[in-house]
This record gives sequence, C-alpha cells and structure tokens, in this order.
Amino acid sequence: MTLVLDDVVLTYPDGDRTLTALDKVGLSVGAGEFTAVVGPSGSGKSSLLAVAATLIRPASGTVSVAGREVAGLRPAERTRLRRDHVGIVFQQPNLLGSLTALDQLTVMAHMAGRSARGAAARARELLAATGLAGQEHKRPHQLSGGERQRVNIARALMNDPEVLLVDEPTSALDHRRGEQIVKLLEGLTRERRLAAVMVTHDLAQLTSTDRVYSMADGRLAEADRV
Ligand SMILES: Nc1ncnc2c1ncn2[C@@H]1O[C@H](COP(=O)(O)OP(=O)(O)OP(=O)(O)O)[C@@H](O)[C@H]1O
Repeated sequence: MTLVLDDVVLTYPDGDRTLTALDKVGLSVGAGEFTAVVGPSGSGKSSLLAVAATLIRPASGTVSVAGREVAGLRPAERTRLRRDHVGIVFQQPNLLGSLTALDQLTVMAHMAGRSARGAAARARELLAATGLAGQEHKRPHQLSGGERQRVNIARALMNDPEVLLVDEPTSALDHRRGEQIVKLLEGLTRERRLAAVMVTHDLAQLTSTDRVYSMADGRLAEADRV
C-alpha cells in the first residue's frame, strides 16, 4: 500500500479542553486506486489530508507514505518525503498571477533542484495530459476556472508523486466542469499509478472512485456507494 494511516488520532487544543479531529482513523490506498472521502463541514476531512500530507503530526497512530513511516523522520527528511512523493491539490488553485501555466510547473522543479530543461519537457507533457496543450504561455487571468484547476493538478504531479491528495477540487466549478475534473483525476490516477484521496462534498462525483469513505466527528468508515 502506498498510503497507510493506522489508528491515527489528531487533537487540537480547544479552550481548556481538547478537540478530537481524527479519532482512530485507518485508511490504506494502493497504487492506481482512487478513493473519496465525504462528510459534513468540520468532520475532519481537511485534517485527514493534512496528516496524510505529513503537514501535521498526529498525537498517536502511524502514517506511512511511499513505504516510509513518517514518525521517525527528521523535519528535513519529512519535507523531502512530501516534496518528492506527495502531490497536493488545494481547493483554490493558488496560482501565481504573473507566471505562465508552464512556469507555474517549472518553478516546482526549480525548488526541488531539478534541471531546467528536463523540467520544461515534463511540464509540457503534464499540461498536455491535463488538456492544456497550446495554453502553456497563458497566465491565470487568461484561463477559465476549470483550466486553472487543471494547471493546479498538473503542478501537483510535477515531482512525480506516488500519493495524490485532493481537497474539494470541484467546489468552485459548475457541474459539467466539475465532472470533467474528476474524470481527469481518475484517468491520471490509473495511468500514473497514483494512490489518490479526494475529499468532496459532491456526491454526484463518486461514480469514478474505487472506494468511498464517510467521515463524521473525526471517525472514518467505508460507505456504501450512493
Ligand atoms: N488548527 C486548528 N485548531 C483548532 N481546531 C481546528 C483546527 N483545524 C481544524 N480544527 C477543528 O477540527 C475539526 C475538524 O476540522 P476539519 O477542517 O478537518 O474538517 P473538514 O471536514 O475539513 O471541514 P470543512 O469541510 O469545513 O473544511 C473542526 O471541529 C475544526 O473546527
């Protein structure tokens, strides 16, 4: 399994009490598997993604990413694990306003210390794979909301991750564009053998996924398909 969470507990301080955001959560996602997590606001979905992304350390339980257990890693090793093995697609694309689509991607490789020529070729390949061939030199304001989300997805794949974590990718899009984005994520997950977890509110998008989990009050349970 490429991403494994076992018995994960995450708490936040809440006045003089503690709030349990993740309550003994277990989740295993293999290569090429597209998993969805649904649940109401405040149920712990973003916390789950943050723990899986190694951005937050749980109070207890284990997290393993691409075969490496996170708890024993030093901060710099954890950062490297995240950079090299985890792609994160945030809800809002957070693209840099002055950069072209191509540069939004190549800057990732630059930060990872990779060669500029290899980066440009990979960026072009990923923009084509996400349906943006011919749009490489456009800046965010010249792209539609759906196209910006495609750049966001392509950027998350720039460092060739094994794990892809996606937070509400369709919330800013109409139904048809949202459907196209989820289909794109499904195709990329299969072709590139990603272990993908998508948090969504949109139950109509679940037909493309292999497994659906529901989250309530920090507890995760496998759900029947709707
Ligand atoms: N940094 C924080 N400090 C304290 N409490 C937090 C923090 N982040 C989240 N929480 C609380 O933890 C619980 C789970 O929040 P989380 O954001 O993971 O849920 P969610 O399902 O992603 O919600 P949404 O769909 O609204 O983003 C909520 O009660 C939230 O208020």
